[in-house]
Amino acid sequence: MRTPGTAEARGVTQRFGGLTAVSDVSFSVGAGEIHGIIGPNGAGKTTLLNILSGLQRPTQGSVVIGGDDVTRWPSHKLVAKARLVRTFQTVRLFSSMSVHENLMIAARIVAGPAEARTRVDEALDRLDLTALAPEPATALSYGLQRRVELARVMVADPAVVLLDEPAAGLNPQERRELADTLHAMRDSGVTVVLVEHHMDLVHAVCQHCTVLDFGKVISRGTPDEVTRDPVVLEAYLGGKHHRASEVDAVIPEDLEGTSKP
Ligand SMILES: Nc1ncnc2c1ncn2[C@@H]1O[C@H](COP(=O)(O)OP(=O)(O)OP(=O)(O)O)[C@@H](O)[C@H]1O
Repeated sequence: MRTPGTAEARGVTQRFGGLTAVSDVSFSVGAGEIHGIIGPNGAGKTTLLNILSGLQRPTQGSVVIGGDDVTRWPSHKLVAKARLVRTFQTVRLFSSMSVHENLMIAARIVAGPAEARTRVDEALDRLDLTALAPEPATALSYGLQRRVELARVMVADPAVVLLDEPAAGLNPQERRELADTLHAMRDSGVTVVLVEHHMDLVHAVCQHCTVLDFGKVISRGTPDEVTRDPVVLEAYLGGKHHRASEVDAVIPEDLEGTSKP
């Protein structure tokens, strides 16, 4: 049955030689929900997004978007037919183009010239970028470039958006603005799968989370539930294998100092 905007991983496994980066991961995101994928460095989050967005074929398991099994669909078909769009950990804007041109390139993939212009103008307006439309995109501050990326996502009129660490490099004020933008996306019916280390953002926007460690699902629930789960705390705080530097980025303030070694 077709169910627009839903996103599901069913028993997804990804092996790279002897390494199992993602191990039998299943989760399901309802239409118009923001679902967090969290976990320590190397847990398999980006690999999972690569599989969901058609960049990587899983060794086992399937991906179902809007009720369609899209496991073998190439990325361009996912964009055109499932209306699934993603961003990457690093900002990927065309450096020789203006903000407006960057958005037009994305809009023209899915719309004719007139409709593309309308969509670009709407996205610029929604993200408060209209005044910056003629500016060279990569001359903007990092936070604004991230916002241009989100505008570029919106011009595709997506049903499902996959975001890989959109708050990386943003200051607290910019993260609050990002939370507002994600709320607006959700309110317009867009489904979001959010890979993120910044737990303030996860707490602000996600209804549910799936927590990965060493490729496996170790916890699921609301942001409050998973950050209180002893198994999750052990994965972040007790692990000898994870970098100490990531602990500050991920542990919410109310847990800081409780059991940090
Ligand atoms: N193409 C690849 N070939 C071999 N190993 C890979 C490949 N891609 C990822 N890995 C390994 O798979 C594991 C999961 O990596 P992945 O990037 O998905 O983790 P992550 O949770 O996104 O980490 P981070 O939070 O640091 O971005 C890591 O051990 C990584 O080294």
